Amino acid sequence: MSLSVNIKKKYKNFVLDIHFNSNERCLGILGASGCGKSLTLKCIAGIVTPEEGKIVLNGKVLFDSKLGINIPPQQRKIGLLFQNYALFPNMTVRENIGISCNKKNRKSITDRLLKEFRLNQLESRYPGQLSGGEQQRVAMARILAYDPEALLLDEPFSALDSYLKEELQQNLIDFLRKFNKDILMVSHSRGELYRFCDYIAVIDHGSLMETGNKRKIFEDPEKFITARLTGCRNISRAIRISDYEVRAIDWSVNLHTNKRVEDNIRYVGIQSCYIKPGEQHEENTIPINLSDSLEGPDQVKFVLTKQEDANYSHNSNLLWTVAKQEWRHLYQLKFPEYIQIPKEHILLLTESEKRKIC
Ligand SMILES: Nc1ncnc2c1ncn2[C@@H]1O[C@H](COP(=O)(O)OP(=O)(O)OP(=O)(O)O)[C@@H](O)[C@H]1O
Repeated sequence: MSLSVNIKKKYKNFVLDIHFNSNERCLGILGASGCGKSLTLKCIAGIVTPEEGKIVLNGKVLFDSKLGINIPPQQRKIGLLFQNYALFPNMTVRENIGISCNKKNRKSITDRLLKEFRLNQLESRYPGQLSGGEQQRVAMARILAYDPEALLLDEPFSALDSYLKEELQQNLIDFLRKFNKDILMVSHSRGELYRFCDYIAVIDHGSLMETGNKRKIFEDPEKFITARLTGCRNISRAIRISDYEVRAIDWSVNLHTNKRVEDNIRYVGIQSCYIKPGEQHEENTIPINLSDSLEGPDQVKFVLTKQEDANYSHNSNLLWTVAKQEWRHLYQLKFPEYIQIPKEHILLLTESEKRKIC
């Protein structure tokens, strides 16, 4: 998919001012609730008209405020899958799918999609008589019935309970691969986006923050907000000490780094799974007390406070995640007095706006 978006849309309390280009098969947009994800999709689909800007999909100009181009939604060849699937409640599964096809081919296309989405047995049912996963399959089949060039998926799994999610995610991935469509998907779930997409754009308060390959975005984010949205729980305010040393203010420790510390650094972060037990003499160690532990089926999460932390604050807490197996062998009997923050996993984060860690 070649997609170029450069648009502005203003509401009383919100401004979407976003620009990005993508040549990826599957692009994900990650952002917190209310940051403008759905609005971006609606502008691309043509349901919402931006005040200014340009949208080009696969070489075709869909919107250009300067040239007065605004292709109607039904001519954009875009399939938009809404969060709630938006099926017609008074139509059967067959009718819901068939409504998107032209009359001439309606029967043959609907028959094919009913079969491909394993909906044959359900074709006479109404949406209210279907499970969440079945509704999702009907919605996908309905979109594909009019052969769109690109699919826009808006939180496609938000209506499903977590038990079903994993299986349905895999099903949808398989279906989408089979149909070979370009996809733009938005979600506030980092796991979902990681599973589906190769490339991720992070947005916050209506603006693009960072884009990159999903591994880069998750393993080595550059911005505070990206680190937060990709699940980094340990973030401290920071100041540069030298080229390869930074002070983590909230953890009261100087950390040596592998990467060069730039002047614009504002925070340092460490993913909870990369923390290690440490020894006093090692570099990048912090003396800690165990304040709480949260045991899950495969992992244990330890909430750590710094020893003798006179300025005890919530921000100085660290979360350490350890695989259950490792915990049983190593820490169940004697908990370490120090943790180590490995150089190679330290995130050096910038932030354009002032943001409070909460
Ligand atoms: N028609 C509208 N009138 C006024 N404000 C709007 C309108 N549509 C959206 N907004 C505002 O734009 C902002 C972004 O909305 P959007 O639906 O894109 O959020 P989102 O990132 O998809 O959030 P969520 O994950 O909760 O669905 C929100 O603050 C919302 O209130």
